[in-house]
Amino acid sequence: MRLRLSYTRTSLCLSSLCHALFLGDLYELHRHFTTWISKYSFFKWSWHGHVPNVFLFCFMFFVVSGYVVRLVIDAHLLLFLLVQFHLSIILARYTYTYCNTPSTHTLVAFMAKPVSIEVWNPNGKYRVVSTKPMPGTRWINLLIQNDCRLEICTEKKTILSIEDIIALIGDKCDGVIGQLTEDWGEELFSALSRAGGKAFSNMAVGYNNVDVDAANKYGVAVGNTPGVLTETTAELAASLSLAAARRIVEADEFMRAGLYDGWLPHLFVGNLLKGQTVGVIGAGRIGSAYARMMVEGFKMNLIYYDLYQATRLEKFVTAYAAFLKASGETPVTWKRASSMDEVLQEADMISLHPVLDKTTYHLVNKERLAKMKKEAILINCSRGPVIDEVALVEHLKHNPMFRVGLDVFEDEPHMKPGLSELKNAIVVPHIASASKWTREGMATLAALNVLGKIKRYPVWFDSNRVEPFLNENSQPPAACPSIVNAKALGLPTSKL
Ligand SMILES: NC(=O)C1=CN([C@@H]2O[C@H](COP(=O)(O)OP(=O)(O)OC[C@H]3O[C@@H](n4cnc5c(N)ncnc54)[C@H](O)[C@@H]3O)[C@@H](O)[C@H]2O)C=CC1
Ligand SMILES: O=C(O)C(=O)CO
Repeated sequence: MRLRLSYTRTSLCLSSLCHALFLGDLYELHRHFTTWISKYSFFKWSWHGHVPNVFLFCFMFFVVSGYVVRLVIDAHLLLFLLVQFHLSIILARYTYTYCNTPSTHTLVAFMAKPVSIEVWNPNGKYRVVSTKPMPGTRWINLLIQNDCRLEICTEKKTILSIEDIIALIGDKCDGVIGQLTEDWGEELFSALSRAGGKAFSNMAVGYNNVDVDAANKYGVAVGNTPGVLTETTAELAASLSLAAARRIVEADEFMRAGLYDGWLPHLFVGNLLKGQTVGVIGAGRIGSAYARMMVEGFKMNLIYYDLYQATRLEKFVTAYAAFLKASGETPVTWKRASSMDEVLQEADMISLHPVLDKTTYHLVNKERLAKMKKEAILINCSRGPVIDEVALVEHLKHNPMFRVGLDVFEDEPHMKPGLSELKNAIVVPHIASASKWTREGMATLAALNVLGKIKRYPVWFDSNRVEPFLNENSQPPAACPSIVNAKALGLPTSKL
């Protein structure tokens, strides 16, 4: 009798725990755990954000069946439950990995926690989902004036999980506007495609969070938002450059701590930029804009490295040098480096602006840091993984005169251990594109990418010239501003 009671208690406890896991806050712990574990490629194939849902469903099922079996067997129940536990893991894995069927997805969507939304134009013909509220109202108006029912996720959670987004997509969805923090791959594109959607846009120019091959597989167009953030991002890179060169953050902390007791010849001595060399790695839209600011604003010489020649930038610096010479000033110079190492060795200040892909992952590593000048300044407003952050922390510790300005981090939103304690590092939370005009423009471009695809508009002929879409006083062109996989999908280009 006593034995039977203890079995009953055990199974009760397990089933309650299971329910709590499934329904309550412990579910969140599970989510964090699987997000963390899915970073490791070995687990990626099976341990996915959805697995805990399916797993918990199976677990509950087996625990409940355990009660039934207990009535019959009445012994070794604990052992039985343990076996069930293992079986449920296996079942969950195989259900998701090998039975990647609509019914599993329906189950996943059904079991995901509901996400809160705000609905605009409920009777619109096309259903468009935005995974976040975005700045401004123009993007909302453009969508609802074009017969879209717009659903904006208002969930108080900075980063949505894959199951949250699958739940948002639901059974019918024509297009999604997503964020750079979301992992847009096979699961999400297949869910969108099943819901009838063929349009997705990142609210960002960088799209390293998007698996474009997966989007191609499901025929989904992937939009991004180039051009509108070029100057804003370059300005933040320039701000970090100045802040690092002149030790502004350290000096501000010093003042606030009440430590200033009078002018001193050595107090917060930094670097003069004029006449020094600025190095740009990735001289595309933003890199070139930053280079122009530093050359024209501070009369720095330029050395850059890019896979392609930055002809317009070279012409600009040449013309500016001629102007300075004609005014009796020392002309600035420019050089296109034949290797990245040449930039690292020669420049006093280096700013990183490449895309993040396989070729730029850990572009700046321990060996390359060692090649830089001891008092150099390194700025990163591209993507965190372009720098090996662990190596950077070590380098900063051993080279107190070396300084960095970072807007992005390898494990965003986290910083590698030790970074936040270092005085020679300035860190800001991925705000390089955060000006009102830019963020509203990004929202507009992202919405127009999705709308344009839904309306079967052609793709704009030059994604570097998106100004016509941003003019608030006129109707935007009937085109998708920027679709990165237009060629792969064979989408027509606008002749406008
Ligand atoms: N921190 C922030 O808030 C922001 C970050 N970004 C990041 O900046 C990146 C660049 O944006 P844009 O200038 O608009 O793009 P872009 O495409 O105009 O410029 C990227 C440049 O990187 C070069 N590049 C690619 N691989 C390279 C390599 N292995 N070595 C050297 N150069 C290489 C390309 O040739 C190109 O010129 C985005 O992809 C995004 O990740 C963009 C906006 C805001
Ligand atoms: O557009 C991007 O790539 C961003 O990082 C936005 O800040």
